[in-house]
Amino acid sequence: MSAAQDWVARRGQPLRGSLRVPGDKSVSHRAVMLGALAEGTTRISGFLEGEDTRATARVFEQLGVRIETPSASERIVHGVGLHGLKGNTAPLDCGNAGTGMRLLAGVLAGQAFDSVLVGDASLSKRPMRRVTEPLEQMGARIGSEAGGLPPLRLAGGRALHGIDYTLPVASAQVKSALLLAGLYAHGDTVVREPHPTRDYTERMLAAFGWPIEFSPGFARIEGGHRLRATDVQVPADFSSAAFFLVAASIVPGSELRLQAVGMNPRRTGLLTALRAMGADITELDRREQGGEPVADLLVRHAPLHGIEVGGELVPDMIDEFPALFVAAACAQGDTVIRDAAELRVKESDRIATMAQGLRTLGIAIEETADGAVISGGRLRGGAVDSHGDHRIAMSFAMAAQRAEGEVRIGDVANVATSFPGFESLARQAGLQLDAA
Ligand SMILES: O=C(O)C1=C[C@@H](OP(=O)(O)O)[C@@H](O)[C@H](O)C1
Ligand SMILES: C=C(OP(=O)(O)O)C(=O)O
Repeated sequence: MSAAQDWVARRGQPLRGSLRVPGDKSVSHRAVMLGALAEGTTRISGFLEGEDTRATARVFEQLGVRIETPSASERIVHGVGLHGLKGNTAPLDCGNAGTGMRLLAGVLAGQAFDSVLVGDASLSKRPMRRVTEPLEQMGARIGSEAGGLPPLRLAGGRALHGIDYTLPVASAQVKSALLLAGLYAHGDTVVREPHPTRDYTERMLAAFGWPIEFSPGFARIEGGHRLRATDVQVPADFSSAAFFLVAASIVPGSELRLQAVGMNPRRTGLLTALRAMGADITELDRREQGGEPVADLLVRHAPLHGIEVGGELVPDMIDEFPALFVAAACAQGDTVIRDAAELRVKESDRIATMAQGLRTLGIAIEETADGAVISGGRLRGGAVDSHGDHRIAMSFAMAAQRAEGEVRIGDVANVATSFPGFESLARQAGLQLDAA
């Protein structure tokens, strides 16, 4: 956990050198979950030592799963099999993690015991009906607070059955919750998506030996099989690399190499967007690691210009919009973002928090219901609030590298949820960033 609650950031050096960001958050959550439900022992390497993924591991320990930590970023999960979890009447704390809570809802809907999922103040405001409603259609019984908010109270001993469900919004978390409940369901569970989203759950289920049929925007599984333990190599998180891709693009003189970044096409939308803006990013040494494409990314400073972003690209860069807002603020002309209303229900309302902070720094930005119009310009110093949202805090640390004054960034402790060690890696790359 980062000790600093606030940062002071200002123009530093050009970003230079070569660095590796921590393991992928989405893959780490899923590796613990499937490892726990598998028969046998799963070794995870490159595990994200973030608060979100550690919370997921702690929940499974509470449910009777033994998890060893032989060294930092390694876990050995002693799987208990699909029906081996033990109920625990204490609340299961998912911390700040929407992914943790929504996927766990799918797993716990199919258990013989009751459970209660809780989260921190931010997670307690995030919508859960998107998972509870389809899970109830499958036969689950789930209580929630008014408005479908956490805590979630899941009744045990329910007989689940498969459904054929078309997601109203593109969400890998909802898709994954239904597929995980589908492991326990009678018959087929089919999930259809309006736009394809990250397919780690599907790929990992296949790697753990569960028969599954999937293609972009579609997945079908049948209940009643077994998961067999397998080792998981977690790639470096593209979403963490994203901050450095933007910072090196906007700071003159930068040339930075990011090592072994996960390049799943459902995650790399920001690369497409930045290149369309004129960014100079080269993929080197593309290879496979643990069944996922990875590459080193070499990014050099380049002048950026505004673009339009919407449609299919949105889910492919859903967590990278705060970083894109910063690139847009430093670009020539307007950047128009649409079809991104989902940003309003993340750890904060990311359209509002980025608009508020960028305005403070002197940027003209117009908010729309599902996006924003950002006019590139000169950034000045000022005090911005990240509203406890890790990605907002890191995005403003990058923006500060182009600001004409000091940027004070409030409420940054949650950076440790997804990016432990961010401060020291950022300083190593050349950023000026201090605890306030
Ligand atoms: O499935 C996942 O691991 C994730 C899916 C996305 O959320 P949604 O499913 O709500 O779009 C993303 O924002 C989140 O950081 C991780
Ligand atoms: C939205 C995010 O995560 P989660 O939904 O798991 O809290 C994120 O990491 O940006």
